[in-house]
Amino acid sequence: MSVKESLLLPVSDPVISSGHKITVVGIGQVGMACAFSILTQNVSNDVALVDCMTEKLQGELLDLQHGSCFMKNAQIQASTDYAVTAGSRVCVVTAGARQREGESRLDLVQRNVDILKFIIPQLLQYSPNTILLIVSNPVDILTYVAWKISGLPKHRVIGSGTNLDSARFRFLMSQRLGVASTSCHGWIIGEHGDSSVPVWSGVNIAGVNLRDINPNIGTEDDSEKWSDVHREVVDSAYEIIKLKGYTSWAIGLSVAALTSSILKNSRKIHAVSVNVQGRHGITEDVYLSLPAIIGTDGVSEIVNQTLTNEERARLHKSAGIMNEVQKNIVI
Ligand SMILES: NC(=O)c1ccc[n+]([C@@H]2O[C@H](COP(=O)([O-])OP(=O)(O)OC[C@H]3O[C@@H](n4cnc5c(N)ncnc54)[C@H](O)[C@@H]3O)[C@@H](O)[C@H]2O)c1
Ligand SMILES: O=C1N[C@](c2ccsc2)(c2cccc(Nc3ccc(F)cc3)n2)CC(O)=C1Sc1ccccc1Cl
Repeated sequence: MSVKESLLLPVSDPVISSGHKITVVGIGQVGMACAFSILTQNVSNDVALVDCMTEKLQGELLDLQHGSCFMKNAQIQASTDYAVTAGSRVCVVTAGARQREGESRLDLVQRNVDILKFIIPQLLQYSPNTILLIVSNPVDILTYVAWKISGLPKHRVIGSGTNLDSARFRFLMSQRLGVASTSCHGWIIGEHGDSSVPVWSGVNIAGVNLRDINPNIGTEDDSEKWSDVHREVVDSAYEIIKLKGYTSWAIGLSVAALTSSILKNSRKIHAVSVNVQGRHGITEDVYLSLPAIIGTDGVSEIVNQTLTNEERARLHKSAGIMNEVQKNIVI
């Protein structure tokens, strides 16, 4: 077996699509950060916004349109009617209900599942060949739910997953080393959020694995406490919530990067939530994040990382938890 065959596990056959329209459903803090990033980074100049709040939609539309001369004459539409989304190459879903005081995560999940049961069929009605990019939380569960509702092949339904987790990790690594975050390489995989898994064996600068320098990296025996970097990925999410009440800019920029890879068929590798059944010995039908090649038809290959027994065990634990949650929701 060649290096390529061993490293890159195929998911789908290559398909080239055309068009560059992107829909964003949910124009809250995250959705508007996604739309603004997509427009100002010239990922697309054809964007549709959908929400259930009519007046906010109109306000956001006017405010964005007034900047169109700074955004290559972007064509921006907004409506509560999903007809506005017709012909979208990518549909980004950030719509969701906020956790109520004392509400269990499972109750929140079911409320967000019910929201997807309303949204996804309408998106597919107007864009049957779209790629769904799910951002709403709990993102791994909701990506699975979106896949089941949509009827799309698994490689065309992607969750933002640990894309933000990995971006935060690379930033914190850059702060510790004094190296640009774009030159700091590290992959967070598995379940998005509190239970994500840092793959320490792959953390490197210019191909120099930090584990080769510090064999204890990420372990309790590490005198440099590199595990604090991953802990800070989680803690900083809560810190931002405490300071500003929500998070938006980093997730918006990460969604712009993902949609750019799809529209430009970049075949760049991103940590995203993908169907992991059959990967790393996982038997459950669940979505978790792994490094994946993203292009015009969504996920084309998944990188077959070498994981430690502990990293593999943490993936399996998350897969079991996802599966249990999925058993208790009504799709
Ligand atoms: N995956 C990640 O890394 C990540 C990071 C940050 C936030 N998030 C998640 O993104 C989601 C959005 O966060 P936010 O801060 O923008 O929330 P928000 O409450 O500000 O916005 C949610 C939007 O969804 C809309 N909405 C609700 N039900 C709808 C429906 N049926 N149809 C259309 N629109 C509907 C609301 O009107 C609102 O505008 C949350 O689930 C949040 O947890 C994920
Ligand atoms: O930066 C965030 N902000 C959120 C947020 C944004 C608006 S309200 C809450 C956040 C922040 C902190 C915790 C948390 N937990 C959560 C778990 C399941 C849910 F269904 C919803 C939220 N979510 C949503 C979210 O997913 C993130 S990334 C994040 C969160 C926790 C740990 C590590 C990371 Cl990288």
